[in-house]
Amino acid sequence: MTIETRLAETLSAIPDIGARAAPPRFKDGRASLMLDVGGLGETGRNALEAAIRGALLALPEVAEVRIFQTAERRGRRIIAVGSGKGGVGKSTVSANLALALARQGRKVGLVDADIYGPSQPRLLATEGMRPMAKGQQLEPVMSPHGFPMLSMGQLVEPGKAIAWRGPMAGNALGQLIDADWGDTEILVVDLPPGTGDVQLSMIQKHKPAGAVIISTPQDLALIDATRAIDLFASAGVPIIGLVENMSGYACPHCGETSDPFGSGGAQSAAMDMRLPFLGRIPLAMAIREASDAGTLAQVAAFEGIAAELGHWLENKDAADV
Ligand SMILES: Nc1ncnc2c1ncn2[C@@H]1O[C@H](COP(=O)(O)OP(=O)(O)OP(=O)(O)O)[C@@H](O)[C@H]1O
Repeated sequence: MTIETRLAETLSAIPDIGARAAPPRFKDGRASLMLDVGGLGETGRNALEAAIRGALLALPEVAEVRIFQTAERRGRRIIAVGSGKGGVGKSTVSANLALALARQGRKVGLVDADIYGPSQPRLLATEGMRPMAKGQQLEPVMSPHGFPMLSMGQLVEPGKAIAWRGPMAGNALGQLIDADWGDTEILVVDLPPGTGDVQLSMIQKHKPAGAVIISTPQDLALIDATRAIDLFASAGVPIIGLVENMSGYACPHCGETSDPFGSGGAQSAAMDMRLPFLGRIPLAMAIREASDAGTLAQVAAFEGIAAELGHWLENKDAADV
């Protein structure tokens, strides 16, 4: 058993610790960990910290314990999914990414902020499910995929389009993001396509921890993706990386792979811009059919991108310690 495992086991035996402590790190006799003290008073914080310190110092390898209390910093993290233009598969990727993160064991929720065409209720098979209000707060709807979601589409009468203006859209999004998400750690936010004022004010107001940009391999889509990257950069939001969607088409009949939109364009654009490339997703009939049916197609590519995103989050956690 590694020392890290023993540290984690020792921690888990402490009463009231719940999920408050991140897995400790260990180096040169020093154990360090982040402790979420949100909701605890000073006495509770001190008691918990003393209990952790005592338990870890009882291990012979541990000479020093560093505890970082993180009530403010380790809040829920927003991962924004954006694209320079519509129709590149931003909603499809958001939904599948949320599912893959949930399968990694992360507590994830999804917000559909796409005011122009909210498609998550269909993708996540929650059409017709209206969120309830608990006091001033909305209660997210539980999707059959095992994670909660809320959509702009659920704030209006079904079938009724609404011409959202900037401030209205901003308020509506605020209601979705500030809903009662419980212990959700990661909120994947499917942003409206494009790079206008609505998107900018959403980003500025809700400060995502990072952004994932979706593009198809075409030059024009890539130029639009660059605009989306600039938009996030102007708001100080780090780009987690670029995803190339609809990359290569495997014919279900003859098996031959072709590239209707070209291929590899987003990867080389990412390299040019010194941005991480998170992966490519093939143009696949199964993905479109599963999206229409609300079943989500778990193609391996989504798992790979979620794993990259998981690493990014872990590195960010480590950097915050
Ligand atoms: N990799 C893929 N393979 C096959 N079909 C796909 C793929 N990605 C997306 N699609 C299909 O393309 C269409 C557009 O996708 P989606 O709605 O996710 O795009 P979007 O960027 O969110 O668009 P909008 O901005 O208009 O909401 C959908 O019918 C979806 O099922």
